[in-house]
Amino acid sequence: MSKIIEVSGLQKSFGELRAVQGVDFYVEEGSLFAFLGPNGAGKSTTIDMLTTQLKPDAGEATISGYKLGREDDGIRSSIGIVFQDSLLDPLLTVKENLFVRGSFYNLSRSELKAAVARAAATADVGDFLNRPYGKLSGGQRRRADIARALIHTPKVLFLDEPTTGLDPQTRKNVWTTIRQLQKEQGMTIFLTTHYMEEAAQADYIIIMDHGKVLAGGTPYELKERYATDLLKLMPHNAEELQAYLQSKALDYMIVSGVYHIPLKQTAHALPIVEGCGANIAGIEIVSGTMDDVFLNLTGTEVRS
Ligand SMILES: Nc1ncnc2c1ncn2[C@@H]1O[C@H](COP(=O)(O)OP(=O)(O)OP(=O)(O)O)[C@@H](O)[C@H]1O
Repeated sequence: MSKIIEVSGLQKSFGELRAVQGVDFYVEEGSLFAFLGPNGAGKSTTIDMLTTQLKPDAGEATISGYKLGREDDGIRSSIGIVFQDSLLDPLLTVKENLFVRGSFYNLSRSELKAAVARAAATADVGDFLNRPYGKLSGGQRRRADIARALIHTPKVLFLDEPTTGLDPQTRKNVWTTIRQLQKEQGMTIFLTTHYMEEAAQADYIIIMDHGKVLAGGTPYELKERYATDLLKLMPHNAEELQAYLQSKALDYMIVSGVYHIPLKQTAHALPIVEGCGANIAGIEIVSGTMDDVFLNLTGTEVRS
């Protein structure tokens, strides 16, 4: 796969505050890439720079083959952006808003109509196309925002916290639309989110804090590196189990008679279980989660 975004040494300060302190990463074409970090980590500032809205102090980036700072028009033509705060007019209908947006792109009347119809179908806004944007529910607004960003069929779609503030069912629906854009249209999706269960579905995750990249990897790699699985054993004979664990120099905690043994890798449970043999009355393996990864790296719980 080719790299559709490449970023090196990107920096931005606001006065004394070093919001982004030399960030390096790349995004593979067609992937779903998630940016995670606590509030104020520098995620939006990074997105604002990559989408040409904010000038970096230093560093370089190439997006869809265009150099940031030198070929910004090219970048703008190949990206779509869904902002945290909508840009649509609350008094206009969704359709009118899409036509207004589409008129920025020098399209003929028939091309414009086709572009609006395609974006509306992709973002699934057909049911409320003729309703004023200001009268829509939170989830419908998000879909309309996504439709707006799709009018010029971008190669990369940036979404800054696309599902924040939505109820769980609506979040799921919006998320499904985002996944379809990636899977069915091959669009590269670059998003920030505070929801771990969403990040866990990304192809690649970067975790950022205090303007720096703390870690990057697939959800599986991050969990292997920064979260521990837990083997829970209920013995028939506690003394025997304790003696066995001590003989193997294994750490454990006893919680209500159940032995909790942290595992670096899930597979490490196998020899322990085998070694305990018939002494096992009950067994459970609890996998490390993205929440554990986030907590271990940033020292804070993610904001929900
Ligand atoms: N225009 C600005 N002027 C001054 N400070 C700013 C500006 N934009 C961002 N900051 C500061 O830069 C830091 C990084 O902010 P940024 O919005 O990039 O974080 P974030 O990771 O997107 O946070 P959130 O999850 O809350 O959106 C914060 O301390 C923020 O207050």
